[in-house]
Amino acid sequence: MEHIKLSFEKTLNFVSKEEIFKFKEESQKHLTALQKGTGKGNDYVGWVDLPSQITEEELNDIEATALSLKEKVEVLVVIGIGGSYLGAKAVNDALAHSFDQLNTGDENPLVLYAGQNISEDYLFELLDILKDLDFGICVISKSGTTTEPAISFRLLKELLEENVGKEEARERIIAITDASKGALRTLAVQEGYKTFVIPDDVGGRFSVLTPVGLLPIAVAGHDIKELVKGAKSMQEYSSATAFEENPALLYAATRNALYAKGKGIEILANYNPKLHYVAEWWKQLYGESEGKENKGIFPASVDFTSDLHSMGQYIQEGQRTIFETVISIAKPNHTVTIPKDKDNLDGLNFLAGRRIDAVNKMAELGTQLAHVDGGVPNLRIEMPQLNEFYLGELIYFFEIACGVSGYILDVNPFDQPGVEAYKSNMFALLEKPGFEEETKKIKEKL
Ligand SMILES: O=P(O)(O)OC[C@H]1O[C@H](O)[C@H](O)[C@@H](O)[C@@H]1O
Repeated sequence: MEHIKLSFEKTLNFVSKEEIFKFKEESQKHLTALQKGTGKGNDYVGWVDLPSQITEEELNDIEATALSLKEKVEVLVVIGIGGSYLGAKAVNDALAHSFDQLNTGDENPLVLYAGQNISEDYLFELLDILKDLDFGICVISKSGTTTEPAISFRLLKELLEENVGKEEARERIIAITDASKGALRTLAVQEGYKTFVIPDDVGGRFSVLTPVGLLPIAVAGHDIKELVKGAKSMQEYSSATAFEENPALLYAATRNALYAKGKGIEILANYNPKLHYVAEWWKQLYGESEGKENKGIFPASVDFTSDLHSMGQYIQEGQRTIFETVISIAKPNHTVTIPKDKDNLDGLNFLAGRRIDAVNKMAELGTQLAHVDGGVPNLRIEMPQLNEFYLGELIYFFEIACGVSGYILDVNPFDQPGVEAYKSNMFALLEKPGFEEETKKIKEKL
């Protein structure tokens, strides 16, 4: 069985193997703490066993719900923010036809997203386009009280009820939320929506392998059983493999060794734009898990080769505080070769007959060598292929490494207290009832 691979050799000009391997015992101890639920934030480690715990019955229920939605709607709007949409968006974008929004012959509903911003123009245009379409809604919020999705849901629910009537709207709305708490649970019970539960011990950014990610992924037509199988394969592999060969432990150890050397920014790079949202998901995972107590590596991302023509200059010659982690896909899913041209004005006939991917791979290798020469350590994650199974492996790899890495940093990787600051300022500024004191104080600052 092939797994995703991690190589850290191109960091060894900057940290020694000993400096990485000094985390061996510690990282193994942290992995055990995650598995046994004995570390910091241990009431939020339900995700560790998710791939092996999720039952065939649960997966069948998600698939059946997806199927009944598919029969009714041409568009499914997933309403959620942060961990309540990034995992689904990451997997759906990675697996979808790049031009899915045009007519590509895909019989599955188009999945759109809302509630991930409060842009009036975005919502206007979404409502405008939906008014003439058969759509359904999957509203997702762990807390059930987040402002952004709640605003979008108000608007879309109203439109749907107007379009198809309250009864039919009820059949087209799925709510995914806490088992008992929060406004969304209350509303779902009141309206009689089909619901799925986000387990108490799984935080939003670790929830892609719950119905939060799985339902929208199934609606888009992807194989959630394969995705879970891949995650399970990585769960088993990372728990059974010695540190020296263990990609998740080595990733956690290497990034902490680099951080100790002043490399405070990690850039996740890809050479396939389908992975753009995998990086967005990864940024929330690592940013919210590690960025606290004035500590943590800042997670950034780039899409190569596009961004080599914009951010490439900085990476090559800017402040030497960065390291890169490149996700490389070994084998593309399609074949395109470069044609011969009789005039050869662009001078590219030497490439005629060769695969586009061969050029992409040399761009990747050339960039890695240039960046290492320029002072940027490089880690490399190789996925054998871009499919459900290896995305499942990648997701679990990043999650488990994140837990271990957070513990090495000695923070609680499973809370996000800092996110509240903007929310309370926003409510104070909007004069929300109950915020009178905060409103008074904030107005003095303006
Ligand atoms: O699922 P929800 O409760 O609506 O939360 C959605 C997101 O917003 C919060 O403010 C947190 O910072 C995120 O960790 C979370 O994923």
